[in-house]
Amino acid sequence: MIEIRECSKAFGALQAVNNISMDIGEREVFGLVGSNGAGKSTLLRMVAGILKPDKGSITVDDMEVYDNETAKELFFYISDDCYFPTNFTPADMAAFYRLHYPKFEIQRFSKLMRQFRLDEKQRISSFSKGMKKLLMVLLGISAGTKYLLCDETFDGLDPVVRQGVKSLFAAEILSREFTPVLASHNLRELEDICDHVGLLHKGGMILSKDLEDMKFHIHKIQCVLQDKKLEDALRKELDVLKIDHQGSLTLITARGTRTEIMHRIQEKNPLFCEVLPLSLEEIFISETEVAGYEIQNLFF
Ligand SMILES: Nc1ncnc2c1ncn2[C@@H]1O[C@H](COP(=O)(O)OP(=O)(O)OP(=O)(O)O)[C@@H](O)[C@H]1O
Repeated sequence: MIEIRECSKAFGALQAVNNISMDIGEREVFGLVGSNGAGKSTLLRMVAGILKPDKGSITVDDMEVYDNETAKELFFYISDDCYFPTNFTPADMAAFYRLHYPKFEIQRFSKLMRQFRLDEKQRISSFSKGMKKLLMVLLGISAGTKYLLCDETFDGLDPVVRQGVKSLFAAEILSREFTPVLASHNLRELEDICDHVGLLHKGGMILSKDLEDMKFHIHKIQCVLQDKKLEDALRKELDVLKIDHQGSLTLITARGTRTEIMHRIQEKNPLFCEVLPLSLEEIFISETEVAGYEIQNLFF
C-alpha cells in the first residue's frame, strides 16, 4: 500500500503539490486525474522516489521511498516523455530492463508483444506515439513489479488497445500483487479502466473515491411532479446535489441508493418517474460543485 501523508513540493515560489494526504490501496487500478499543471507528474515522481518531498512522507509497504533502493524496486515508472536510445528495438529495451528488474520475464514480454502485434525487432524510432506508449506498458508488466506508475500513458491509445490493456491489468491483479497508478488530464480516458479516482487541482487533492461506490451512491431521476411543493419537500427529504428542469420534467441528482431515492419520489405520486444513467463525468461535476469547485471546464 502507498501512503502519502501531508506531502508538499515546491519549485521556487511555485507550490506544485500542496499538503496532499491519500492512500493508494492494493490490487486496484488507481486513476490520478487533474488539469495541466495540477501536480500529477510531480506527485508520481515523488511516489517513484525520483523527487524528494519538501514536507511530509511517502511510504510504500511501510518503507520510506526516497533514497531507498529496496522500496524503489517495487515500482516501474513510465514517464510522460519516455526516452529510447537511438536505434534501440523493443528486444534491446527488454534486455536493458532485465538488468535492473530481477523478475523481468523475457518470454512473457515476447508473448505480449505478439499478442498486441508489435515487432520486437523493429526500431522504436519508427513506432507511432501510441505504439511507444503500449511498448512501455508491456515492458512495465513484464518487469513484474508490484506497482506500475503511468504518466499520461493511456491518453490517446486507441479503444482496441485500451480494452486489451484493461484486460491485461485485470488478469495481472487476479494472479499476483499488482497495482497500476494512471495519471491523466482527462477523466474520460480513465473512466473505463480505473477502480478508484483521485482528483488533483492546483496541487491539492479535491476528492479520492471508489468508482463503484460513487456510482452506487449517486443517482439521477427524471420525473413529472404534480406540484412545486412536492419538489420542495423532496429537497428536504433527499440529499440533493442538483435539481434541473426541462419543460415539465424535473431532473433530480441526489446522494443515496436507487431504492431509497425512488421510494421517496414514488411517495409523492409523480405522473412519471425513471432512473437515468449517470456518467462518471456527471458524478464528478456534481461532487465537485458541492465542494465549491467548478471543474467541468478544466479537463472534460
Ligand atoms: N522541474 C520543475 N521545475 C520547475 N517547475 C516545475 C518542475 N516540474 C513541474 N513544475 C511545475 O509544477 C507544476 C505542476 O507540474 P506537474 O508536471 O506536476 O503537473 P501535471 O499535473 O503533471 O501537468 P501536465 O498534465 O501538464 O503534465 C507546474 O506549474 C509546473 O510548471
